[in-house]
Amino acid sequence: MSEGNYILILFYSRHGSIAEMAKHIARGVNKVAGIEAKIRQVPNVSDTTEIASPAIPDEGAPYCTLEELADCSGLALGSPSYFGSMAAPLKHFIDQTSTLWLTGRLIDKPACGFTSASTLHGGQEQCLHSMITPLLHHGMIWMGLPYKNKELISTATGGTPYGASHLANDTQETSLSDEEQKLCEAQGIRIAEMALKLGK
Ligand SMILES: Cc1cc2nc3c(=O)[nH]c(=O)nc-3n(C[C@H](O)[C@H](O)[C@H](O)COP(=O)(O)O)c2cc1C
Repeated sequence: MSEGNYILILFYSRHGSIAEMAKHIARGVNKVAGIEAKIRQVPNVSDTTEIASPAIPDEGAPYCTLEELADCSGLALGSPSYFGSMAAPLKHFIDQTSTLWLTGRLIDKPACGFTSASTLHGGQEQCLHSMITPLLHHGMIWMGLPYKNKELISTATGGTPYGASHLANDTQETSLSDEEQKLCEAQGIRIAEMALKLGK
């Protein structure tokens, strides 16, 4: 592990909930000495092939490059739950990572996921599981959230042992409950500490 270690917090967010979660995870990462958070998003995909996204997003984090993914010490992957799965723009980005798979660049690096959905049982856990599969193919080490985080027991909103989650209720509700904020932060701290232990 070298100077400039970072946890890549990589996400897609259409309405802002996942972007908000990313900030809380980053706060957790940045509480750990010796490593920092790098927040990146993926561009949207189009239902027509003619329209391409601008090289620089109109708002929010910069778009992620493959090099930024290759060089991370750990990965926190965030997506809204779309029909119980990760959103297409994030899957599209992952589907462009074959060169990293061929060279084993992500092997033994820690990874975790975070998600948001508008209904209480709207597929958050399934969505997190949809992230686990490709990251295991990459040889990454999946990290959930242990129940020592008491908010997992008390929450009436988001939070799962598979990763942080947010109950959005409707698309305008991007602000996180206290429990959701704490679990995002705990997840950031945990993956940062694990990345330092693994030294990747
Ligand atoms: C195509 C699509 C599919 C969705 N599917 C679900 C779903 O199955 N269950 C659910 O509770 N919410 C679903 N939602 C709502 C989003 O998961 C929710 O609004 C999420 O908080 C959006 O995150 P964002 O604010 O970061 O874009 C869906 C939204 C869209 C646009």
